[in-house]
Amino acid sequence: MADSAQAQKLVYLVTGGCGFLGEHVVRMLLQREPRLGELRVFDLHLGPWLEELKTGPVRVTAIQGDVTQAHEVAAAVAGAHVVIHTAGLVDVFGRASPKTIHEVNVQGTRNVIEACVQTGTRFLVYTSSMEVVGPNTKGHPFYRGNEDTPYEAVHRHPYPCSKALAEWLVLEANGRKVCGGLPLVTCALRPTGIYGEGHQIMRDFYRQGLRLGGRLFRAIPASVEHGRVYVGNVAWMHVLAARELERRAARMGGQVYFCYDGSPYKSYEDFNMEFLGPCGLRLVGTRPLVPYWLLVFLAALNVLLQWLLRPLLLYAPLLNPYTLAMANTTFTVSTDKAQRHFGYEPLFSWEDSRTRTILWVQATGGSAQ
Ligand SMILES: NC(=O)c1ccc[n+]([C@@H]2O[C@H](COP(=O)([O-])OP(=O)(O)OC[C@H]3O[C@@H](n4cnc5c(N)ncnc54)[C@H](O)[C@@H]3O)[C@@H](O)[C@H]2O)c1
Ligand SMILES: CC(C)[C@@H](O)CC[C@@H](C)[C@H]1CC[C@H]2[C@@H]3[C@H](O)C=C4C[C@@H](O)CC[C@]4(C)[C@H]3CC[C@]12C
Repeated sequence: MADSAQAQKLVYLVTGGCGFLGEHVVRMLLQREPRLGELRVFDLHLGPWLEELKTGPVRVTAIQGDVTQAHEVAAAVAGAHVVIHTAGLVDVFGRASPKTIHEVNVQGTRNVIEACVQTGTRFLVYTSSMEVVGPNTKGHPFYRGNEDTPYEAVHRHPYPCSKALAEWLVLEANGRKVCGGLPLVTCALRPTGIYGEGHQIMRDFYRQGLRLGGRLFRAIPASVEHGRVYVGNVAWMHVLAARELERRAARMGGQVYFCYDGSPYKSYEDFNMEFLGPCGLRLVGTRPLVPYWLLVFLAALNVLLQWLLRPLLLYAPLLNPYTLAMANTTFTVSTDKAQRHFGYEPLFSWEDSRTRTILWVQATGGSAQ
């Protein structure tokens, strides 16, 4: 992708480009990647908002496709200079089968890698996850750790298992020769819990609070810190990593980077209240109102109900043994590796991230969109 006298116009492909993170990556590329000539947005479900992007100077190509279909991926990748692979099945609520999660997250990633090799695309940024590390099945806390912090990353749940394997595939592919003989350069970005405009779980909590008369009830101790990062900063890190991957290939190739910004360390529920409080909700209780053993019982009951009801309907509440364990296990990062390796600095301050998220929650008003 070496710059020529006339700045070369590049072709980027964003898989999952219509998702929560993907849409922010698409918009960030259009705003902040001057070398962009064509932006291909590949997704199983294309958003209607894509049409509004087609009036600008950059050619925006919407591609409806499935990452589990190798030929569809190869067709989308062919001719691209950079692939940002965010497409994934983000399911910790039992909505999809373990097989489907694996097919999308692992086989889909294999298909992206092989498409890069076969068609000669040299730069691949993968959206991994904090869950590749933890929390592990033993509930070990990860307190303000970094990419080099020792931690026993053992998982049983299909989602973290799929993300860990997909990340390994991406990093393992770094250095493979692509069509044309040059090496593939890959890196993986590990967001912690992403929040911001379009975060459906935040919207679900808001709607739940509205249903409960403006109240949410504390279920998790305030002392349990959960890492969160603003979606705009995650998108910016993807754009910057994709830009710097060529120039800093020796340093960045095969590396993982936690996504981080100035968002405060708080419990999952207290952090959500930074946005839901200004929207009129109140978190009842300074400590959990329900004993932990009862939460464990209710989580297990939800699994039973999900299984019993599956022939009739999809029952997938937020509370299950996995989400309870996650919410109850400290997992926060403190790192500057992305800054040291490719000059990343958060684009949005905590105050700006908070304001943007509050405005979004207020605008959606708990509505469906
Ligand atoms: N949301 C978070 O807190 C978080 C944190 C860390 C990492 N991540 C990762 O970020 C990525 C995006 O997550 P998100 O929160 O935006 O989820 P999302 O569900 O909003 O977006 C995922 C996108 O991928 C698309 N997709 C799913 N299956 C596909 C398939 N078979 N073919 C093509 N497209 C497909 C979906 O249609 C969707 O647009 C995922 O890889 C996820 O693991 C998310
Ligand atoms: C019902 C209560 C116990 C409530 O507090 C449960 C909260 C629970 C739904 C969330 C707690 C932690 C969240 C996860 C975390 O932010 C990181 C994630 C990694 C990312 O790759 C996908 C999303 C998620 C798994 C995220 C999902 C919601 C929580 C489990």
